[in-house]
Amino acid sequence: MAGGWRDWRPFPGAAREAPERFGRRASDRRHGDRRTAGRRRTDRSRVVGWEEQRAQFVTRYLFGTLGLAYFNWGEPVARSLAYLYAINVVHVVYLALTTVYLVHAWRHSQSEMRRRLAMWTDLAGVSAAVLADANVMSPAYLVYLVIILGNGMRYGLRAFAEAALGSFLLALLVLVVRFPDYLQSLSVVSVFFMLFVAIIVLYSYSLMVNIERAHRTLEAASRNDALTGLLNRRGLTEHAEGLFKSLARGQGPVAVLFADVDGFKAVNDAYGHDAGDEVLKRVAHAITATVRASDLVSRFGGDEFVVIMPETNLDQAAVVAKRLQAVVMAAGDGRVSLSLTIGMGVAPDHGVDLDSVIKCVDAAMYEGKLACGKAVIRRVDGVAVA
Ligand SMILES: Nc1nc2c(ncn2[C@@H]2O[C@H](COP(=O)(O)OP(=O)(O)OP(=O)(O)O)[C@@H](O)[C@H]2O)c(=O)[nH]1
Repeated sequence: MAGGWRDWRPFPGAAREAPERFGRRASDRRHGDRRTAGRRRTDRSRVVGWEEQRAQFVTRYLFGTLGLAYFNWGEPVARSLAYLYAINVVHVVYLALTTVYLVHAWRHSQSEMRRRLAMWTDLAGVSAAVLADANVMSPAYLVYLVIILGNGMRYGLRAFAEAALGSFLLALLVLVVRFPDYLQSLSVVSVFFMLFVAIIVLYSYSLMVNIERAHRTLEAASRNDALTGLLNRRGLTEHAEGLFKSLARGQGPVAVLFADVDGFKAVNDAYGHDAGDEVLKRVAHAITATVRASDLVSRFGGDEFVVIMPETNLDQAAVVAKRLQAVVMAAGDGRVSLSLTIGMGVAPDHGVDLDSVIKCVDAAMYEGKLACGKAVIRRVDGVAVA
């Protein structure tokens, strides 16, 4: 093969740019690097399934019951009889609220509001126990640690920080209220105990930062195509979910384009796989640069790209499809000519979910290829777009 891919650049001046510089959603360009599709998803609270939440509820019941046993059995540990009554009431209320949260979690496993309410109920319960305990070294201090670590590991850094801040403030409040008692019975052991707890929290926070970073990287990688930086099939499905739901609420049509690069195998065969990769990146870049900020662009498979355009009818989609063909053609050069065959349709006319519309537009694209070979735009209803 003359020259080989090493000497060949599909586009004059095209550098081997990092995948993430190409082909993000258009909205990512508009809003800057921080708004990659993957990142936006992980900024939300982590999705914690019912099973894991159940384990958290079991722990709550365990600590609630343990607290009751601690204050009522064996030698009295409450500061006075009045405190004993009060802390018993607190325990009963705590267990009742926990049951309400449990039932809610069983019905609606994802609720940020409930998660936070339950966490603050935990913190308030523990603080009441520390306040009622005659011992300065109340074992309830360790429960603060469990709340901080439990929330942080399950729900991420934000939950960790909120639980840590809440623990610190409430523990400080208890300390202020009981300052004379604490001063009287302050010992070297209790000071070191507090220091150990503080160091464990700080150390866990630094570990959590690393875990969170790795988690975000994995999340982004699982939803984005490594070569082009576009959404992959999974990322597209997740992002399109909301759009297709909005159809049910009577929002405007959602147009879907299925674009296949014509004769792409020949590029690989003639110039090698790396040159083929460059072509795919360039096509991804050209598509992303052409569509609107609100559109979703995905590398669906090898040389196939899917564009989803909210609030777009067939006529408007045809305009975009023609523009895409033009920019991709312009991205070719003397040695490699590039073109797209595009199948297009709209939801809800050609399906009410992403899978069914994609099946239709994929078939339209395929029929277009069969009929014309290349560079054709075909609607799901068989009409060729001139
Ligand atoms: N360089 C490169 N090639 C890929 C990648 N993924 C898939 N391919 C290749 O893309 C080619 C797609 O081939 P075909 O589906 O026949 O597409 P085509 O040659 O464009 O043929 P038509 O679609 O009929 O025009 C295959 O040779 C795959 O090996 C990739 O990530 N990089």
